[in-house]
Amino acid sequence: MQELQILPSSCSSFSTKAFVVIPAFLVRRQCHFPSSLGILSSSVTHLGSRHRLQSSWSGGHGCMDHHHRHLSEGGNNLATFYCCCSSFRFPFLSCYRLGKNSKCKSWFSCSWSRIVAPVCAQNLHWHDGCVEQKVRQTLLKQKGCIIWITGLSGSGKSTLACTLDHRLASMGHLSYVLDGDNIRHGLSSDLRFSAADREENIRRVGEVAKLFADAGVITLVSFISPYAKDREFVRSIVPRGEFIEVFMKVPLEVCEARDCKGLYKSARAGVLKGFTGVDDPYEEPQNPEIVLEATDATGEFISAQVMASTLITYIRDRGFLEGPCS
Ligand SMILES: Nc1ncnc2c1ncn2[C@@H]1O[C@H](COP(=O)(O)OS(=O)(=O)O)[C@@H](OP(=O)(O)O)[C@H]1O
Ligand SMILES: Nc1ncnc2c1ncn2[C@@H]1O[C@H](COP(=O)(O)OP(=O)(O)O)[C@@H](O)[C@H]1O
Repeated sequence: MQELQILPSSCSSFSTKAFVVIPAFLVRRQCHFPSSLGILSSSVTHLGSRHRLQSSWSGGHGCMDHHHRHLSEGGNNLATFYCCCSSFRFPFLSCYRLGKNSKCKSWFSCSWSRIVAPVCAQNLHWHDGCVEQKVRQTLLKQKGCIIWITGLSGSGKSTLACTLDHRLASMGHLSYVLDGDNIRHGLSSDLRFSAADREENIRRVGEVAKLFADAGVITLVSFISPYAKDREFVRSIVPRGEFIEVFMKVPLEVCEARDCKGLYKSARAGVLKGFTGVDDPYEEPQNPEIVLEATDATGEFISAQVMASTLITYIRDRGFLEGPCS
């Protein structure tokens, strides 16, 4: 473990380095790491110890605390990054207050949950919203969140999102549905169904959903979103607790029997390639907030209305259907 030099009490820039755990998919992508202290733009070039990450720091406010800045070194999945602070006014990442490997890792998980956006362009600066989020929440008498409904084609995602949307409207709450089929007619009309395109599709809708939720809308997202890492990416970019993953746990045979669009039939016939559940994977959520089974103990299908009630209870219990406490 090395110790960083103490910075002069005033300086316009400096560089330093630390070791952090970086998820593999962020390698070579520009990211913004926000903290309560500001936004760090950076990109990791490799995984493994002692790899370089160039970064620049902008935004934020507060006081620089330059005591206890240490480097931590570790084994696999630790990356080195170099940071340049563009203004002394901005304090540094909390990881610099952590010396031990274990704490460095815990810093990572904390930061990882706050990553806001991979960016390609340089010289970007984050602008905080003008109207405080609490003001919007007070106006709407609710708090925004993302209800992320994932499951196979035919599992009932769209039906549930639509039912919930109507129920919330009838209760006087503002919600909005982002549906896979619809988004692929516009925002994602350039994408197909390769793994890379699905990842990009989910990244886009995740970013859009995040904006809707920040605006105070109860955002109902209905996408197959077959890959766990893509769903986890979205979870990571929204505040803790505001991403509610709902797994439509409907067996493939049930979805296939429904086959209202004839897509399973085409996939089985080999006409439609790369169809989720047939010749493309669906990675079931391991820790979703809510699991919705297709049938009850008697084997009867559970209606979309009952499922919607489950979700309404969940978000009501967590305070999303009321404004902020003053
Ligand atoms: N190859 C392949 N695999 C899966 N789905 C396919 C495919 N081709 C077309 N479709 C239709 O596209 C809808 C899924 O779009 P999504 O944007 O939700 O997919 S993904 O999350 O990006 O995987 C999906 O809609 P739902 O049936 O409502 O799920 C299908 O109608
Ligand atoms: N809870 C449910 N019980 C029984 N059938 C359902 C249920 N939800 C949806 N369905 C039916 O399943 C089919 C697929 O539903 P849909 O919402 O389009 O699924 P997805 O959006 O996941 O592809 C439709 O015919 C719909 O009527």
